[in-house]
Amino acid sequence: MWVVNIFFLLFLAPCLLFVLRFILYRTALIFVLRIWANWVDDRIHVHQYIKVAELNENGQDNQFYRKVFIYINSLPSLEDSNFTNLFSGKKSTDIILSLDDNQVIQDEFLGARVSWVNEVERLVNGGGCNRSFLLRIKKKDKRRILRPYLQHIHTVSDDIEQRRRELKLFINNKPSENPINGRWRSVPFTHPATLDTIAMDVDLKNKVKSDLENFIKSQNYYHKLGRAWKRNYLLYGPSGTGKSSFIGAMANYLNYDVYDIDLSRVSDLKLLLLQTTSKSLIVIEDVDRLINEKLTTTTTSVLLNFMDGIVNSCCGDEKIMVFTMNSKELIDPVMLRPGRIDVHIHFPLCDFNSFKCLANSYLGVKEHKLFPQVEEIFHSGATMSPAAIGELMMVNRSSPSRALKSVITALQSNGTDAKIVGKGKRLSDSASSSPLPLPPQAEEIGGGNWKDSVPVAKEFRKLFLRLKSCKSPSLFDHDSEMIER
Ligand SMILES: Nc1ncnc2c1ncn2[C@@H]1O[C@H](COP(=O)(O)OP(=O)(O)OP(=O)(O)O)[C@@H](O)[C@H]1O
Ligand SMILES: [Mg+2]
Repeated sequence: MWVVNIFFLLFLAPCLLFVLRFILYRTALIFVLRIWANWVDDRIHVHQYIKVAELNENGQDNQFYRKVFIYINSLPSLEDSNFTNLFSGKKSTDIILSLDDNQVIQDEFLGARVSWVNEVERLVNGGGCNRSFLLRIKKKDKRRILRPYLQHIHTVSDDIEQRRRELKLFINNKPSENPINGRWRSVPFTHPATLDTIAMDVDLKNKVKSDLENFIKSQNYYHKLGRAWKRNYLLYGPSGTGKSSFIGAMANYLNYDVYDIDLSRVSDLKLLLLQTTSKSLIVIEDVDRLINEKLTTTTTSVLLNFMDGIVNSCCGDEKIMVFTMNSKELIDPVMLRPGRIDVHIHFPLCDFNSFKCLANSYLGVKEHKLFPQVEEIFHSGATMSPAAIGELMMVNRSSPSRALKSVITALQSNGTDAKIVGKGKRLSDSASSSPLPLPPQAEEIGGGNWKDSVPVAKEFRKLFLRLKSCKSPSLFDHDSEMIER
């Protein structure tokens, strides 16, 4: 009999606990109990207070106050605060929560509980108010967590600011315009490409993503090695395979500004590079087009020094340099050596997988009865650039069948000619929807009339020209799509 009773109690106890918990939650009693527990906990510990005032003793803005403001208003516990304000964000659909005056918010860090008060002290005469955030921290936790906690606030708020900021596309002015307009002019960067919209091998895309993520997290690692925090990418492949679009996608992925260097407009590359800021992509497109052009020795060595990190280390770091070219064949291995180019990414003409990806984005079609036929044609060796296929799909987008048939016809009839259809543009040609405020000569962007503006020197040509006698080592000719050095 007592065995039955024990079993009955074992069954009853969890049921009662469950019902009790349910009632406590429903009536917010658990919330009240938690407040009491915190109150008791507060009474039995000694606390210290740290004030972060809005203005410093000279009446200037205290930058750390702004960081704390951003940090606090990003905390999930903000929703539990008694009073919060609601504002609309940049987009009309954005809603932003903000802690109300003199309200308290709790936070946890490394197992320690801290709280912040948004203190607002109204001034009696003349209106206005003094604002500050007051951090309350247990004395026993202070030594252990204060420094890392403040560092954490810095990192989180910097991250948030970075994500919120508007990206910019910088293009370099002609030397004659420098004194008036400065070396760079900028427009909002609104390139629509994302890594999701680029048709490329999925594994390769993931590798690039993780390479970029590793890079942005590796400040300490680079500094420990005594290296500038920079990474150089080479994107190579036929025209219209998505190299420029990929740069746009990288910038959007990283939230980096883009500096698109038109070497035909450069007189002093070093000063130009010194005026680039951190968290940026520095782009030099169509490097192979330079082969027959002439640049100064200085330009050459500055470029190589930048790739090596010498110039870069003087002007803030966290920069990614991206070179594009149609083929590596004519490039001197000196330029491509490890340390100068860290990652090589090959952009091939379309295969069946990329085709499916394009069909999905351009036509919204994942499967189609014509796919087996298209696959067969790709397997027979016919191919076209993604730009050419995208163009055909776009003009026929109202009828996916017609679009696929036109791709099939193009592949069958003229696979090779079609490769040149849909020639890609420079990044700056399509990066911003706003028209660039350029003078009439700006038409030359992408046209590359080098002879007009670039001083002559043989060294650059020597450097980029791959002499027949020094063919690239087989590693560089490797057919894999991403080679990391
Ligand atoms: N892999 C791809 N995925 C999605 N769209 C692509 C791809 N390749 C090209 N496109 C489309 O084709 C157009 C041209 O591409 P892009 O300018 O990026 O080519 P590119 O490789 O830079 O060419 P070029 O070497 O001539 O500069 C873009 O509008 C882009 O959307
Ligand atoms: Mg391009």
